Amino acid sequence: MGYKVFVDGQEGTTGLKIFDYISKIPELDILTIESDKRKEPAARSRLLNEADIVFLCLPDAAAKESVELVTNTKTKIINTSSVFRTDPSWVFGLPELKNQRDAIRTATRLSVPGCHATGFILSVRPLVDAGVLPSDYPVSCYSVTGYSGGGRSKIRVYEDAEAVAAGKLDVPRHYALQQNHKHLPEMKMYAGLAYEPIFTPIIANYAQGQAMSIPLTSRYLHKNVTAQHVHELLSAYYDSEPFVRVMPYNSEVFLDDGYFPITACNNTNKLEIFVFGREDRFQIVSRYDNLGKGASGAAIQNLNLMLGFDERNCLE
Ligand SMILES: NC(=O)C1=CN([C@@H]2O[C@H](COP(=O)(O)OP(=O)(O)OC[C@H]3O[C@@H](n4cnc5c(N)ncnc54)[C@H](OP(=O)(O)O)[C@@H]3O)[C@@H](O)[C@H]2O)C=CC1
Ligand SMILES: CC(=O)N[C@@H](CCC(=O)OP(=O)(O)O)C(=O)O
Repeated sequence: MGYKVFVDGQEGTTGLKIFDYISKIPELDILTIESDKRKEPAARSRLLNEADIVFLCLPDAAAKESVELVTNTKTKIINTSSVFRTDPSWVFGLPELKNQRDAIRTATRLSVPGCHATGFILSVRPLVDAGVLPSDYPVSCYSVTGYSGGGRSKIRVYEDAEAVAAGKLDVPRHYALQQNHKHLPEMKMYAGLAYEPIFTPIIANYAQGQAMSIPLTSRYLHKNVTAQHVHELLSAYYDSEPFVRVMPYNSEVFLDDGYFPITACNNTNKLEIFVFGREDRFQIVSRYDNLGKGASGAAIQNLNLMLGFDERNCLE
């Protein structure tokens, strides 16, 4: 008998991708819901309570509702929405954080990190832990993302024939300029910072792939630590990780005629970290697929840990 799995939100962007992954895992029995019943609480409740594991691939309000619909103690929840990420009774599904794997293996309620937050936390947390980045450093960062990060509604807008013909969406667009992006609380909490960073997300006219950049200056780091030292520290921290790789320092080889190729990790669960710049002022840039390590791939990595499978199962 396999594990029963239900994807609530199976027709959405994250849900479809998770569905593709789990279809390849023979130990799982996938429960499905009829398309016209997929928003009906009664039909969802039956499947949510029948399943051993559920993935919530829903907007925040619907995810909250699903959690309330689970009334048994058996069903484990992997939630891709942002509602419970900083709730202490939920485990944060970022296995690369020190000691996090043990918590994930035994989790019954798990939140998958936000896509922007993933690159940010993985870049910053090792520096805070090592006492190199003061927790009150005034961190700022920017992230360039493809439009699939905004789910079906953004995909619809960006692929709308009239909008495409009008050329309105050709250019990159900053958003959350009021410093109100919903990932800020999890970025602060899991990076170990005293304050939320100043964060500028930028959406551009391509489907998927993301890069988070964090500029730093040695002058305000402890012991005036330089770019090369930061690179060494990150390399050591992620040395044995299957999905996070720190790329050679300041290498032109990874640039495409001087430009950064954002989409090179697409359709993988990889996250690559680069340090570019000068010794005294530099930036940490992480590259990944918003639908891979930024959402669905990360959800599967957590599933593997929760079920005692090899963490890389169906992700390589
Ligand atoms: N896309 C990404 O890169 C990432 C997404 N996430 C998060 O994952 C979650 C899902 O996002 P995403 O897949 O992009 O969003 P989508 O909008 O693509 O998919 C959401 C799905 O949920 C369905 N849905 C909406 N309301 C209900 C309801 N009450 N009951 C059942 N189903 C419902 C929608 O149906 P319909 O379209 O018909 O309304 C849709 O199929 C969100 O919380 C998002 O923030 C997290 C990280 C990255
Ligand atoms: C392009 C785009 O709009 N991206 C989304 C982030 C996607 C994500 O990580 O989703 P959560 O909603 O689960 O946090 C945004 O910036 O709000």
